[in-house]
Amino acid sequence: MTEVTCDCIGCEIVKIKDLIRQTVWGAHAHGIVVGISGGIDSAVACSLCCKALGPERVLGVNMPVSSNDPADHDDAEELCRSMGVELITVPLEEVRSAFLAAPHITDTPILRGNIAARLRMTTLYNIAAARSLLVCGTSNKTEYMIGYSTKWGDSAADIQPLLHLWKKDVFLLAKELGVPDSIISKPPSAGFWEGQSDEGELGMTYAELDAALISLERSGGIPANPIEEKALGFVKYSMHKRVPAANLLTT
Ligand SMILES: Nc1ncnc2c1ncn2[C@@H]1O[C@H](COP(=O)(O)OP(=O)(O)OC[C@H]2O[C@@H]([n+]3cccc(C(=O)O)c3)[C@H](O)[C@@H]2O)[C@@H](O)[C@H]1O
Ligand SMILES: Nc1ncnc2c1ncn2[C@@H]1O[C@H](COP(=O)(O)OP(=O)(O)OP(=O)(O)O)[C@@H](O)[C@H]1O
Ligand SMILES: [Mg+2]
Repeated sequence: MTEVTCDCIGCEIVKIKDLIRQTVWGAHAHGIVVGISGGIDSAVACSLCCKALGPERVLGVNMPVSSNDPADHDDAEELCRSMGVELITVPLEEVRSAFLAAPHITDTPILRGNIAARLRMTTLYNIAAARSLLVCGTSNKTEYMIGYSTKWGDSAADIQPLLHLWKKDVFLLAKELGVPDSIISKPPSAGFWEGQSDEGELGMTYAELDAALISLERSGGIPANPIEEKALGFVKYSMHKRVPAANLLTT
């Protein structure tokens, strides 16, 4: 392990690269596979994997469904081209439609999105098994703390190099790592439906959410204003996403 005591951005990058290298080495894996959406979290995760392992040991996978903006695919291609990473595209709309046609389904935009997220997870694990790779998660601390992810979908991975970072820190890293501006400047979106934005769905900006969560962490969970109250509600409601499934051994 590299000795790093400083919390500057350069040292942060060194620490994350160490984590990636050690995890891949410890697993006797050849490298890492990352779902590349065209958004900022996957761009930063992919860039850090490249810096840790070299681009030839990183595989990007874009997995579009009908609600995704085609510009996101272009951004995914541009990102991987600029980093020298192989990008493969696995369209998932057809297989998602098959799930939606199955009996006992209530078709809602959230369910459609969650099916897509779980199909992406399945696809990444299939590719990882075929090529001896580990699956890289892209979750950050902000979305982890409020449960803003699909349980066993995009939240499922072998390594989570960004999980300790607030969303604002992901933006700082993106700039430092040279992620293209088109990716940094677009509104974060899960792509569950056309025009969806995270901030629109959550009813607050990431700046507000980060500030609220940091304040709650410092105060031991005592909300000081309505935004913190709302954020605390998200944290409490999503507890089940941060703990193992209920079982008799832990009750
Ligand atoms: N108390 C509890 N104890 C144990 N399990 C509990 C539970 N409450 C619900 N559950 C289980 O959890 C399920 C609900 O969780 P889940 O299936 O995840 O679904 P849910 O949390 O309803 O929806 C996912 C949310 O995450 C957002 N998201 C997803 C993926 C990516 C991104 C992004 O930013 O890119 C955002 C999405 O926009 C949506 O708001 C329930 O159907 C139930 O099975
Ligand atoms: N169309 C897609 N193709 C490949 N991977 C995807 C796709 N959509 C989502 N993912 C995966 O799911 C992860 C979670 O999505 P999320 O929207 O939170 O992150 P992001 O798109 O990378 O960043 P943001 O939307 O915040 O700019 C992505 O980082 C990516 O790994
Ligand atoms: Mg996104």
